[in-house]
Amino acid sequence: MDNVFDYEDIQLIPAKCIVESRSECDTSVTLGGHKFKLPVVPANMQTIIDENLATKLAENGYFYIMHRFQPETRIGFIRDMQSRGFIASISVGVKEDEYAFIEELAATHLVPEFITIDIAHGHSNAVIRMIQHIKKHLPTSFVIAGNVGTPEAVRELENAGADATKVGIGPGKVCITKIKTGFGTGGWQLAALRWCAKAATKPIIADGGIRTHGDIAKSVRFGASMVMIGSLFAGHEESPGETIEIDGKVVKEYFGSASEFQKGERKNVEGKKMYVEHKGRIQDTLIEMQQDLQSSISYAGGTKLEAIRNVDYVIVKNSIFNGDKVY
Ligand SMILES: NC(=O)C1=CN([C@@H]2O[C@H](COP(=O)(O)OP(=O)(O)OC[C@H]3O[C@@H](n4cnc5c(N)ncnc54)[C@H](OP(=O)(O)O)[C@@H]3O)[C@@H](O)[C@H]2O)C=CC1
Ligand SMILES: Nc1nc2c(ncn2[C@@H]2O[C@H](COP(=O)(O)O)[C@@H](O)[C@H]2O)c(=O)[nH]1
Repeated sequence: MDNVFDYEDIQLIPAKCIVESRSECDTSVTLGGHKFKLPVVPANMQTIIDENLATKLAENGYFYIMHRFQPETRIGFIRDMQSRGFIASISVGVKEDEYAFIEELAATHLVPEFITIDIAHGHSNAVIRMIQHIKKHLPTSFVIAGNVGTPEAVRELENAGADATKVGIGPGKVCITKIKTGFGTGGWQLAALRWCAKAATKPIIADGGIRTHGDIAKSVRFGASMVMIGSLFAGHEESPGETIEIDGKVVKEYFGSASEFQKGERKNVEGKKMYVEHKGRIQDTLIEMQQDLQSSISYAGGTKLEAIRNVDYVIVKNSIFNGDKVY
């Protein structure tokens, strides 16, 4: 790896505008044969998404991935979503029970449109075996596999049958993997995305480290088809995390999927909990994200997301915020 950089080190270079209004710019994306309003998906974490929010997102044309931490609810969830004409998009792990779960889905002809294999170290035989198991029993489900951080991993998971890979080991806001293990893409997630995207022949989902809406455009520039976001979606009215008051301020909890709060025990903990300011309705954030991305497309000199992929960029090491706070 030669050029190592992260989101805050990059500025995209504007090209001549070809629209009269930013509203002409189209932020939609197609994944797995389905069209979504934004190339953005809330993280499949217990304090970020639940059944209610998943339904709301699906109803309004956004992609969602339900988390895997209440495994017994998944069959009812798939039935419910599909009976309402929505896509069913669920997560699985790689432990023994998950094999039986996939077989049960196949036996009952319950076929989720999207299945995400969600483990910390996705470049593993455990994930390869699970991809093959899903493809054997549910060949029409679109399989997203991760997380990974190298081109070798992307190639191996794609070769095993994954329809998309998810890139990001340790850049998350509530992640402590980088501190506890010394490994990951934390601090160079954007460069890792570019490295992986060069090897990929199928879509990549960039996962973790998004701190501003501009980072979505940067992810698209460096090869992401979709961006998974936790912290920016935490703290909304609809977010499942607990709401409390600290020093007169209303805040909501956001904890890592590998934190003791998720696991219920202090074993192999690689995540922490934080409180984020209450942010109001998620729909307002999604609209603002869309407007900002429309603006990004206009600066890229196009009318569609693809225009962003071709823009030039500069590396401005640690200086784009001029010492300012992000917001
Ligand atoms: N994107 C990221 O950077 C990270 C995300 N996470 C999130 O935390 C959650 C829990 O992840 P995870 O612990 O994988 O899930 P699980 O607890 O379901 O573990 C999955 C399986 O993989 C094994 N495993 C986990 N980590 C490793 C490793 N480093 N090397 C070898 N085997 C391993 C586990 O065994 P055993 O526990 O006995 O080792 C278990 O058998 C997920 O939602 C994941 O997305 C966690 C860390 C990093
Ligand atoms: N290392 C850990 N990573 C985690 C954990 N729980 C979730 N995650 C990852 O973070 C992103 C969200 O990142 P954000 O910067 O947008 O907040 C999420 O999608 C997971 O990949 C964890 O406990 N440890």
